[in-house]
Amino acid sequence: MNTSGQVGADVPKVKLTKENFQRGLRIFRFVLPYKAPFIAGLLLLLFSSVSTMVMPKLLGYLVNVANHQVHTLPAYLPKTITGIALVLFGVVLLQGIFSFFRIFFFSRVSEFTVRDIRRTLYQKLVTLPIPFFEQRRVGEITSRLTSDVANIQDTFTLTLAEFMRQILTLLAGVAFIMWESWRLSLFMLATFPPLVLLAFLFGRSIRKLSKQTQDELAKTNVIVEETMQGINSVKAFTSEQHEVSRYGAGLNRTVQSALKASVFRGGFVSFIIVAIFGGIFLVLWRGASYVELPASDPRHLPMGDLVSFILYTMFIGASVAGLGEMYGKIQSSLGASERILEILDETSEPVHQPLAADTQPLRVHGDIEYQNVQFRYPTRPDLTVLKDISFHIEAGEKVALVGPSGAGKSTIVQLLMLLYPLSGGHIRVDGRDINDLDLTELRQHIGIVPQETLLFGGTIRENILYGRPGAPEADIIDAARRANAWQFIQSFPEGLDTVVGERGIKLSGGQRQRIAIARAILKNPAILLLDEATSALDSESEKLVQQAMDELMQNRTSIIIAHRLSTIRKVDKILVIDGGRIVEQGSHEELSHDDNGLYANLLKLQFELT
Ligand SMILES: Nc1ncnc2c1ncn2[C@@H]1O[C@H](COP(=O)(O)OP(=O)(O)OP(=O)(O)O)[C@@H](O)[C@H]1O
Repeated sequence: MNTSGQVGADVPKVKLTKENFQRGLRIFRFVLPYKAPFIAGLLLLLFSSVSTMVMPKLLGYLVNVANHQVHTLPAYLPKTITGIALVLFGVVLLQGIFSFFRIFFFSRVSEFTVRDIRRTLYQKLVTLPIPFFEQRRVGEITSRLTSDVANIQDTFTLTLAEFMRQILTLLAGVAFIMWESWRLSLFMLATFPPLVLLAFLFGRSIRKLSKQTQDELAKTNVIVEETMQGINSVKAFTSEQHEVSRYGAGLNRTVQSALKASVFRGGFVSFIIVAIFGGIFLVLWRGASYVELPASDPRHLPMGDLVSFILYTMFIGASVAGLGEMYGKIQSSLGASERILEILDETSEPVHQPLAADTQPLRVHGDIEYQNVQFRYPTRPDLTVLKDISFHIEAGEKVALVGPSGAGKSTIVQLLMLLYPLSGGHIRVDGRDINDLDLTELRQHIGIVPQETLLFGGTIRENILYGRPGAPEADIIDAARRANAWQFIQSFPEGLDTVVGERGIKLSGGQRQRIAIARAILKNPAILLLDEATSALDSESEKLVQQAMDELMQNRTSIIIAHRLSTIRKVDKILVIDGGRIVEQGSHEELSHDDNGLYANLLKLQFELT
């Protein structure tokens, strides 16, 4: 392994035990739909192995014919040099054809299988509950989809088949040489075990060192990933040099470890060369002495037989070496497939359950009730974020949540969409516990405008359509108009087809919010969750956003996480949250007159700030 960062650099190898193997083989179910080409590939592999194994024997006959030992040839073969050469050529041609179709079939199987695994895995990923994502890094999850899948790509078709082929070659090779000369075979096989043992020990140290190199490389990649994600902070803190030296140090460690591994690799290569040639010379030396004996001696070996013996020996050696490498590959693929299966075995959220034929689609009016809701984040079980939250919002009412930062406002709102399971209490929508509702249907009736709008890379049209895929053009334009977004969209030469996001133009915070509002208007949900941006917009933009929000909130139950006074005045009720509890509630008028109240103080503070 070098430092080029090969696929699957972070895949642990697992021991090849029967259980591991059986577990890993579960991934084979993805190959099943393609069993016909898979079996065709296997058969072709068998044919090409057979044709390979025939070649040394034919070469041996060629030499025997040249040495006038025609009697050693079976009756069905031509007895001339040209005749045998033609047969050899035919075999090579067949071998070429077999190999072409073998690769053709196996590639189909492996490409389709990998596509299916990736699709299934992705489908699984997007339906997993939020805590799953909070416990893992994005890079780790994407590497499941990319490197782990790539790692098993060839294994479950080519490598596994090749593994079987090598074993076949090994067995057939030994059988052939035994038949050729059992004396020489026993001599040859006696030299084998010590070589294999040495190669095995060598290989193990190399693998350990390569693993170290991979680990070091993975660590340096983390540095790059983090820096790129937070490039704004890197620049703001002028820590470019610091990051460069951190990365440089990581690279140096990688190089050190790679160089150490390369010494072993070099040693291994020279060992193999010496061992292989040494072994062959040894067998040649012994074999030549048998060839030298007079034909009457039972130990006599025809020249051609010695040639095919040596060739078979080479085949055997190559397959033993190949087996070691493939063993390692299969091990790491088992590791990769285990990690993929781990994700596939996770429990999805119960989304997208098809409705039973006789059930009516869920209708939501928007009556919301929280009763003694308690909550701890699954990733921070020791911190009770919501201690006891109870309130009731009638359909169509507008309620604002206010309170200091970290009080639990966003958490309250997120729980309505069942992004996390409750730790206690109940949430009811239209009098029904949300746990009893179909999750997809429930979420379809809730619209959100988050604090920070994330636009997907694509056109403005696609981004608005996210609210209701397939909506007609007129509805998109209407939603954009009502969200006060139409004006700026029209000002772009490409209008709705303007590409935004990472590779497109960058919209301002206010513009992005208005797109999010248009999205929500298009969705037309019964319940609306608004998380006001904390970052201030300029007053013109602020006015446009506010108007759009007012338009959006009409005739819907709305919960607003409010950061500004202007929003708060218009709502029906204000809930003041502090430390995971509702500490005050009432209208703006009522609460602002309680001088000792938290709300009045927050108001004062904001007034002073502005
Ligand atoms: N995904 C999460 N995992 C673990 N803890 C979280 C998570 N999100 C929020 N918290 C914690 O829960 C508490 C409440 O956070 P929440 O975001 O609900 O507050 P908030 O009132 O909305 O604050 P702000 O006004 O600053 O957005 C905080 O202590 C926060 O650290």
